[in-house]
Amino acid sequence: MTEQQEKGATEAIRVGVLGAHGRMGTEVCKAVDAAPDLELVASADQSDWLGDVSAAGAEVVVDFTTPDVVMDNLHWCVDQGIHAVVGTTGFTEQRLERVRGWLADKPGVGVVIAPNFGLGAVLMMQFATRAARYFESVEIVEQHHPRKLDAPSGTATHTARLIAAARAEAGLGPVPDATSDEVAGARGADIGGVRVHAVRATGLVAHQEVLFGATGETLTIRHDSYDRVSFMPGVLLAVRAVRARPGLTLGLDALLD
Ligand SMILES: NC(=O)C1=CN([C@@H]2O[C@H](COP(=O)(O)OP(=O)(O)OC[C@H]3O[C@@H](n4cnc5c(N)ncnc54)[C@H](OP(=O)(O)O)[C@@H]3O)[C@@H](O)[C@H]2O)C=CC1
Ligand SMILES: O=C(O)C1=N[C@H](C(=O)O)C[C@H](O)C1
Repeated sequence: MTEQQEKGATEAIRVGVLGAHGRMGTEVCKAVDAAPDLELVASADQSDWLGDVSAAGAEVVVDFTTPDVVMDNLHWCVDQGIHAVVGTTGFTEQRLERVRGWLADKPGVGVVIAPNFGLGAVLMMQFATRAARYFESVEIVEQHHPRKLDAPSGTATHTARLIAAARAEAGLGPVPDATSDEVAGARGADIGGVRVHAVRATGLVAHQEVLFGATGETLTIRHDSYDRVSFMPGVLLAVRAVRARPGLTLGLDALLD
């Protein structure tokens, strides 16, 4: 049986990719193409018409585009009744509320939005959340390739929010810091009281360190993605799961468990 016949025999999930010519989109197209239970039916980039994606019969759309277009793409998918797996960054709490609003009008549609599809990165965030209550000091350093458009990264922003929530729940006060803010930016961005520093350098892909400090000790939790293939198992897991998960799923954690 050929691969095409095999895909037909098992009713492959029909997948469309938005941002298909980008760094992530290219990898996603390859990964979907190589998966026997998935069929790549549409791959669209900036100049393409979204109507071609629905005309091709996509059941699940994967979006790795840019923060300024992802909301329009996602609204269109939900409107069309197409499930969506979104890796694009830029999701504030206000944006997530809007997505929940669209989904309320389309009860059967599933959307998975994950700031990071790398298994190691998900674990890094979980471990950091667990450690947060025990250390008075915490700082996040994210490091990425210099063509990244946004800073701080979606992963760093999400990690900072998780840590801030864990600190609040544990009754921890502000992180101690007597440094003056004379040179703007020297102490990084402040996300929920957690300092986040963004490094950009050729040769990097996607890396993050969470540094915790208490009297006489530090704990560093670090994750490195050296290759974008590291995100593919998580993306494919979400593509396979999203049709059975109506509503909004935030992060990969729920799917792993
Ligand atoms: N969640 C995760 O695990 C990961 C998330 N990301 C995030 O994914 C996003 C994409 O990253 P990356 O692949 O590196 O970026 P790229 O810039 O390489 O890719 C983005 C692609 O989207 C295209 N595009 C722009 N507008 C549209 C549109 N309206 N419709 C369809 N395609 C469009 C761009 O085309 P053009 O170049 O012509 O503008 C480009 O090809 C970023 O937000 C990044 O932070 C990245 C890695 C992992
Ligand atoms: O742009 C990237 O490359 C990445 N973006 C995501 C983010 O902003 O967190 C995920 C990963 O860090 C790679």
